[in-house]
Amino acid sequence: MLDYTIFGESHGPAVGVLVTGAAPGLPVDREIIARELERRAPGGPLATARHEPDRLHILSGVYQGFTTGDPICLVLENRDTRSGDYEALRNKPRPGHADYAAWVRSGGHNDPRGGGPYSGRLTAPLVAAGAMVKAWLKEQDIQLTARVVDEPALRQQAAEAKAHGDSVGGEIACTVTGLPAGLGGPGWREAVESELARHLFAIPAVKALGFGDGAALAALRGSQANDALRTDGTRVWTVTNHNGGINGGVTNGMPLTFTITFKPTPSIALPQDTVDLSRMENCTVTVQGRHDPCIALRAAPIVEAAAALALWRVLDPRGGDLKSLRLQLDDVDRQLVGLLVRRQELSRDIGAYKAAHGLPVRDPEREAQVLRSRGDLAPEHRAEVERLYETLMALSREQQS
Ligand SMILES: Cc1cc2nc3c(=O)[nH]c(=O)nc-3n(C[C@H](O)[C@H](O)[C@H](O)COP(=O)(O)O)c2cc1C
Ligand SMILES: C=C(O[C@@H]1CC(C(=O)O)=C[C@@H](OP(=O)(O)O)[C@H]1O)C(=O)O
Repeated sequence: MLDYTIFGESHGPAVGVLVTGAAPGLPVDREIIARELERRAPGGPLATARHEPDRLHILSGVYQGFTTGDPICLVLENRDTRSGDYEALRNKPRPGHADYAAWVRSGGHNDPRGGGPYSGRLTAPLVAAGAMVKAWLKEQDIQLTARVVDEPALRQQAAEAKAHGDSVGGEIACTVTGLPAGLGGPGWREAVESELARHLFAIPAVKALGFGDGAALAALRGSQANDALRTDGTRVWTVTNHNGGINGGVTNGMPLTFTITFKPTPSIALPQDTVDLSRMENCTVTVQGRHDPCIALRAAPIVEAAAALALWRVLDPRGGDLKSLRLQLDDVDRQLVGLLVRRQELSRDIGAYKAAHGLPVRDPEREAQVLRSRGDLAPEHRAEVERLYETLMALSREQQS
């Protein structure tokens, strides 16, 4: 199964990701990855002023544009670090950031520069790996689209907060289309919601996640929250999608939807209470340096990347993409069988007409015309289409005689 490990620190020489378990022969397009890195990169007045070139180094696992099946190592250098900004924060953990938790976890041996491995900088390699996987999903017609919820209003709030040395949170809504129904399972290891949550909660500053109508479902009645089912005789769908395309941990064929909440950026320019860990005394801290006044405004490509990696694991490329393809084939066959039944019914009616008017069952001229015209519908598959229609017409004659 696909797995990945993100490594590096914000002010170390580089950050990167090691992706294992990808099947051989999958395309890796540098331009696609570069575009996604550019989408994630900070820019404009409402983002950190740190600018990294984010030139992708592919150290292993890719040969002549395709995966080899061996571990894929993607690396991005850190060039624009200003570690001096963090001198004043030595021993003074920033409220809301991971400084104190990291200090405890490492017994005081954490790298505090720029938040070390807890920095949003680590989302750059996440996006690089995610871009690669998104392209593989797209080949299966699975598309992920994330957007900032109410972006114009959020931009205004972020600008106002920044002017006061403060920050704001925000939400990202994500929709995934093209997932076949039937993926996942009821247990915690296989539930699609569980898998997505593990990846999405690892994005720094994510504090809430809701599928479908999410937290708003608490205020609805069953009659409002249930998604009524419908069919046209072959396909099944739901009229609404309050459940976000998942029931019982299993995809139901509707778009998978979720909303994810980012908290306000912890590093703000206002004085805040903290503790001087070297003296074990209460004190205040005012954070200087370059910070995002609103993380959510930058988060859409990050959310897409994490969700893509999670979903590729659900599809499980080595055996699992066979499962996904088979589920799609099952769907096509359901439609084919429905159409065959309909065709036989029509042919039975034609048979009744022929009998009533003394016409022969076999009409060679009509059969030749059917073969020709059906072949014309897909000239590149003419031979297959003709073979199929020989059989269909034989079945039809059997029915009429
Ligand atoms: C894209 C991105 C950019 C971020 N930028 C900043 C930042 O400029 N300043 C900051 O203090 N935190 C920033 N963060 C948030 C911290 O990395 C995060 O709050 C911290 O690691 C603590 O983790 P937690 O909030 O998940 O508990 C950013 C996060 C992301 C995803
Ligand atoms: C580097 C990025 O964002 C950084 C995320 C971040 C944090 O604490 O998460 C703090 C800031 O780091 P620094 O103080 O080194 O400038 C941001 O600039 C990035 O998104 O590429």
